[in-house]
Amino acid sequence: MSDLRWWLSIARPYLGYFALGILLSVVTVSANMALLAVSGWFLASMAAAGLAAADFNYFTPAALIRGLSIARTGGRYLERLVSHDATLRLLTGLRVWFYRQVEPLSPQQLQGLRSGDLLARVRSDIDTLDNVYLRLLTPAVVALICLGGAVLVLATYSVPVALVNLALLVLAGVALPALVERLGREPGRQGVAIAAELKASVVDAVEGLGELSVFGDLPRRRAEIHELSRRWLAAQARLAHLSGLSGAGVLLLTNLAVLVTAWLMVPLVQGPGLAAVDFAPVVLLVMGCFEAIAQLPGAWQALGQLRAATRRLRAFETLAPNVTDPAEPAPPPEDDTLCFAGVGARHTADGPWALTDLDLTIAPGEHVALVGPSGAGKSTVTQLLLRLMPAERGEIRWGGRPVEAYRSEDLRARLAVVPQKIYLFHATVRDNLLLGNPEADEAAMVEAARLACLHDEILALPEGYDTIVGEEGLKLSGGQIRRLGIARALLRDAPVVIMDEPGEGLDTATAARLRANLAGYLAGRSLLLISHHPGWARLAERVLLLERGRPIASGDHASLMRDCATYRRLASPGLTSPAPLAETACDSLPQAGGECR
Ligand SMILES: Nc1ncnc2c1ncn2[C@@H]1O[C@H](COP(=O)(O)OP(=O)(O)OP(=O)(O)O)[C@@H](O)[C@H]1O
Repeated sequence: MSDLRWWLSIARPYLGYFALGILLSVVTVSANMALLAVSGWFLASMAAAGLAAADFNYFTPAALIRGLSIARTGGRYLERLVSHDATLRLLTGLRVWFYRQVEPLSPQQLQGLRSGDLLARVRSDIDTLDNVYLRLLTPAVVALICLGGAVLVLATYSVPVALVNLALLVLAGVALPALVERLGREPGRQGVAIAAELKASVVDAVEGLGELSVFGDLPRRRAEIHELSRRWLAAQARLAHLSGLSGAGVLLLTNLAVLVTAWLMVPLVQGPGLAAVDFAPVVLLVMGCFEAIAQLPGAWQALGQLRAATRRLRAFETLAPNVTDPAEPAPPPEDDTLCFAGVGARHTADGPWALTDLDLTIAPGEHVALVGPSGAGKSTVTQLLLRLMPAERGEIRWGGRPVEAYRSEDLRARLAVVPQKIYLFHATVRDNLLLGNPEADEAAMVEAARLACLHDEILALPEGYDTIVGEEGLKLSGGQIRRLGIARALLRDAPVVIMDEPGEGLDTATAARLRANLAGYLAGRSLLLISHHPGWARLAERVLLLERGRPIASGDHASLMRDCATYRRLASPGLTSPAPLAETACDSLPQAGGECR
């Protein structure tokens, strides 16, 4: 019930449309039932008049029958029009609700969900909820109103006939579907869960097709997907079986109702109370009633699916965004001094610390490199600055204020980021570049590509800047993807630049050309360079060495090469320190300590 209430709260703006749709449905179903009854009465009366050679005014009932036929057809047409319109509006409402839940969540919070699962929630779960109106609410309300009316009409002929039919209608429309729903709950729940898993597995396998083929894991994956499909089909088959049984049960009860009604009516029409012509309309009205409940079993089944889909979607309500904007944000910073004071951060609430005791100040225009082995916590610093995760300990200040004082969007607008993993959209080179700055003109875009040493290679592509790069940049080399990511960031023209492993996948000559170009571009901008290779650290005036989430030394590249064995090892992997250089304990070296001023 609480699920239905939640659904109603989302559907509130469209309830007027739903009410109109239901009203039109009531008109259609009542017209259909009345048409059956009046036609029965009309035929019986005509036959009786013919047998008795009596006069009979057939104009009025004929007009009534025509009127009811028009009401049924017109009502059905208008009902479809209104309910489809209402359904599409509701779909919009549900999608907007879902995006509102997902949008503030950070990538970390969503990473527990596989992309296929997220897709399943956006598509099938929302579509299931979208069906609530057509498959659940409308049949239930229409049955309640129309059948209530029909039973009252039956009672005017015979109370026992009305009561017997009421009991049989409750059996066919409520008890039987409720039983079927109960029996179908488990396969229904399994069906929704397996369908989501199947979608996620297929998306996963298609995305990793290359790896699966190379490592020969394709047959195992295929078998897994096959098994999931088999289980999904088995769940569907069980549901179909139940639905078939329920259909048969309703049909059986319909025939029983007709038989019992006929059996009860025969003595009544032979007596003084009712005329013989009353027999046909009553029996036909009973048939009409059972026709009207035909959709109720489906409504009960929809109830089970609604529960499962609602639970999966509402799971997002409990995920509070890990970074929220203040109610009264400070204006965007004018000074780009960045300061980390005693910062500690974790990616999950109970996980290990990715960063501890980070003290670092970057003055506007200063270039600082974070160097450290894999897993040292370098990329975590970027995520903190991008406000994708909060600092659990210490404080991060930007322009003298804690970052929590600003809107995340305002801070991100001052950042150009080359992330460690560059995502390219299945779009043209131009579109992917302009993501950095959609307002940029052609000249600025070409200049950014030149600075990233990519312009000539783009021109060599079949359609130059208009070449589609393929999914995740499939048609480009790893080094080209990286430089496209760099060009995209340069195009942003932001005062603070973060580059995470900009040299990854580049040959020595290209990397040297790129470094030379970047040196010019970066003059006057702040730079936070992240690399586990000190070669790139030459771009920075100051280097901070991180190990296991802790800063262990700072200085310029040359002094660290001279004094810090850990740094030397990173600079020349595979080489042990030459004998004359002592294994200096790096954490005894000067560090960038202190508080934010
Ligand atoms: N999304 C995440 N969820 C949980 N733990 C994470 C997540 N991202 C990183 N970590 C953990 O946080 C620690 C620091 O990771 P981080 O990516 O900052 O290291 P890094 O120095 O950038 O490494 P690399 O050079 O390999 O990119 C690691 O122990 C890592 O396992």
